[in-house]
Amino acid sequence: MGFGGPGHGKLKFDDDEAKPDISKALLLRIVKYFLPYWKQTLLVMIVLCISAVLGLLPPILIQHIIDRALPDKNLQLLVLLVLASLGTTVVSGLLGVVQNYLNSFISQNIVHDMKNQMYRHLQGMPLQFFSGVKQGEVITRMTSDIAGIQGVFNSTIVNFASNLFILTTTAVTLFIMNWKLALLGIVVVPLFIMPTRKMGNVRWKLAKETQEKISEQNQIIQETLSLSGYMLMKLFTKEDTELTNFRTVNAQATRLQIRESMAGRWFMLVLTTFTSIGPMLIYLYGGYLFIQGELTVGAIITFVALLGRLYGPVMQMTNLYVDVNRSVALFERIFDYFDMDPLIVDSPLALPSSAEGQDIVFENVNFAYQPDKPALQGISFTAAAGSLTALVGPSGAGKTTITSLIPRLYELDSGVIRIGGKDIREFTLHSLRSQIGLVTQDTYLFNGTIKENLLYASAGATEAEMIAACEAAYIHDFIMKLPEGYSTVVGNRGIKLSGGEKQRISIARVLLKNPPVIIMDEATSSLDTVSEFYIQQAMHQLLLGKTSIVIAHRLSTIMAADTILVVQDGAIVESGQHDSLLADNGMYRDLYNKQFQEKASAT
Ligand SMILES: Nc1ncnc2c1ncn2[C@@H]1O[C@H](COP(=O)(O)OP(=O)(O)OP(=O)(O)O)[C@@H](O)[C@H]1O
Repeated sequence: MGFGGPGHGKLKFDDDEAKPDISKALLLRIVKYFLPYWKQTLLVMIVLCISAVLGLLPPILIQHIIDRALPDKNLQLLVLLVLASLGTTVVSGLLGVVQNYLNSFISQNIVHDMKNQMYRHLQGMPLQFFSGVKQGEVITRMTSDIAGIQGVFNSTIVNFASNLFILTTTAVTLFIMNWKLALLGIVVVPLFIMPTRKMGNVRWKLAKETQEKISEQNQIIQETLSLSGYMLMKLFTKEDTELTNFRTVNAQATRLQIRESMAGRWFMLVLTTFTSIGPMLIYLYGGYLFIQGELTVGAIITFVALLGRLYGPVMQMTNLYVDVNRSVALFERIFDYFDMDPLIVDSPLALPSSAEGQDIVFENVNFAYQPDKPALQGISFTAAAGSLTALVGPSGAGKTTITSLIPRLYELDSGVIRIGGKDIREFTLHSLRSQIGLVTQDTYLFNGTIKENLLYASAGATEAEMIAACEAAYIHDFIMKLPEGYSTVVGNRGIKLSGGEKQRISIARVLLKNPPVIIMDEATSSLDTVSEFYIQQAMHQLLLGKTSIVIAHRLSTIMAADTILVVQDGAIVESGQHDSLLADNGMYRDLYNKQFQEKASAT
């Protein structure tokens, strides 16, 4: 199965209204997760079986109290029977504890295994996946969906086994005691099986609708109360719209939840009446048999008590298919993710290779994010080893796309990219990416200290190396002025730092990594002269002696470039050096006049 991605119709969360097809293959796949814990599962089954048998004892002991100990006025027997009843209860309780432990052990371990598998799998997903997937969906999948799996074991499997054992042991006992009475008690069972099934269907539908509303609600929260979403909402003064949205969805969710909890209350009333018909019949016919001298009082009481043990599991088991459907749907949602191919993986022939001092060559590269909408067409150029190649062009021309293809964040459709004559697909992904330093416009810093952010690039770097990198990136002095220096926490995504500072930290981070290839997207935001100066100095240090490809937004960069590539509509339309391109009177000249000249006067 291929990577479907959103829009390819592979993911099913939106139409999971439909009940899953429970195929043999799917069940086998689910069972696989339980296999490592088969011993514990077997133990749970044994415990459940013993508990079911033990549960029969108290009603039977009561029969003996009523029919033997009391009429015989036998105090010793009475005490013995009461103690036995007490003992059974205590042992049942202890078994319950053991079973609880085993349940948690099995279900939590399965959740643990699945989370690890999912995390590993998601790490391997291509960038397309993350840009296409709805906000918060990955987290939902990782947390609530997988966490739901533990409920599957507890509520579905254990419940089913427990009910089955209770049902069979009770039914057998009833038939042994008196088959005619047993038949009478069982005759009413279909009366409540049918409506229970119907009700189960209604509840299943309501539960689905509620679940959808709640995830819609979560999505609004995640989109509007995340850092960037919040800023968007504030800047576009959309608070009222979002509040109305939220209130509407919240009200719908509340209504559904109330309906869900009320569904079946009336029905339960009818059901209770039906379930009390059984005991009535037993009292009637059992009473008749008592009058005839064929049955004891104790037997009648025991019979009615056991009948309760029979009806409970029957009702629960008629709803079982709802639980099974829900559980299988949960597994399916998770498997949908597992089934997406990571797409970009090491080819079998890939070897760790060096990019040090090598040319980067694009040969007739074509690429499209979406079929039939080419983003790059016939891109060919050489970024000579140790040289600076500047990409310029209007917004949306394809500059970022070109740079994304080098570390294989996306896979090209045709053509080839070579480093040192070698197709980049022959590099292992690890060796390829570890030799490329990427400085993006939107610098990503995680919420930790400056030091932690810097060392993310090379965990083994010494304090002196870190400081040297920061000095080269012209950020050391700034960091030292902060109250906590390198231990300053940068805030969510580095919000506490200015754009220029963030980019310099990100330059320091790449300097620390010291890769032979640098890809940089210069910040477009205009900086004050001082920051501008620092950034330029930092860049100069960064690019020194490296093979660099820079999406240029500054005059100084294009002036310093060995080659300028002018990109338009996904193609390279001009290339050369500043002076000759300017003399050509073409696209570059236009662009220069529009984009760079005013900045030249500003700086
Ligand atoms: N993840 C994506 N999925 C689909 N289309 C995309 C994606 N990223 C970019 N595009 C499209 O590909 C084209 C090239 O985009 P790209 O980001 O490479 O342009 P750019 O020259 O870097 O622009 P800018 O200077 O504004 O960053 C654009 O039309 C853009 O809409």
